[in-house]
Amino acid sequence: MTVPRGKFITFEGIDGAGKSTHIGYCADLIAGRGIELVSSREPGGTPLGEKLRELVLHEPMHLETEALLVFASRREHIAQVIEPALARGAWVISDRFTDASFAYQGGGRGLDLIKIDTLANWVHPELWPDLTILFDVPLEVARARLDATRQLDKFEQEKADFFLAARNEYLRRAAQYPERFRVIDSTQTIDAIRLQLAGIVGRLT
Ligand SMILES: Nc1ncnc2c1ncn2[C@@H]1O[C@H](COP(=O)(O)OP(=O)(O)O)[C@@H](O)[C@H]1O
Ligand SMILES: Cc1cn([C@H]2C[C@H](O)[C@@H](COP(=O)(O)OP(=O)(O)O)O2)c(=O)[nH]c1=O
Repeated sequence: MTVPRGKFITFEGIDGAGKSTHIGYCADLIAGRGIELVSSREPGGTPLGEKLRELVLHEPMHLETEALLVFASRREHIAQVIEPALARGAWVISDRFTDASFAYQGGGRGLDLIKIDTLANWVHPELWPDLTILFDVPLEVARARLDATRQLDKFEQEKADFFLAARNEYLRRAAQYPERFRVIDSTQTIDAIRLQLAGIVGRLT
């Protein structure tokens, strides 16, 4: 008997938008339905990917090196984690995927989007998320949330125009692929967002 393929769900948004706050909640919603769930992240998700994440988040490098490293991490993640899980019918949640490369390396750093498209078509010609949840907030809100909480990595220390461009690229992609994206107004309260997420994730079968 062939097992139905699992669903692939990605979470996106600029740093401080509130993504991490809601991933565990969505994971519980899915696992509560008795579905096997794999929760992962990018860059990272595999031992090699986590090493690449350290480099990408903390070492200064050429913007194309950065793009190549996030896709190298992704290649490993797809081969070792995402594809095997989906094939056995498990659902996969990933804290970021290729839309982040468009937003950060493309929008934020200004790397030609055609190059990112080329890498995406090379690394995962067939695989795209079934659902992408984009947490959207104005920059000032994201910045205030970040400053209140943590030690900032290389990206989080970027200036406002970097995040403005990243946010715009996320919103552009959401408009381009409306059947895949759900955009959450992340200025709402955590409870209001949860209610919305329960509807979105509950409808996915
Ligand atoms: N809807 C919200 N209202 C108020 N504070 C929030 C909301 N969502 C997240 N936060 C807070 O903002 C900070 C950053 O959230 P986090 O989920 O870590 O962001 P991200 O993963 O998108 O970078 C955390 O301290 C979190 O508690
Ligand atoms: C997946 C991916 C992430 N990134 C960046 C965006 C984030 O700033 C960073 C990962 O951080 P993030 O996932 O937000 O983790 P944390 O909440 O622990 O800070 O990597 C890229 O620049 N390109 C990519 O393709």
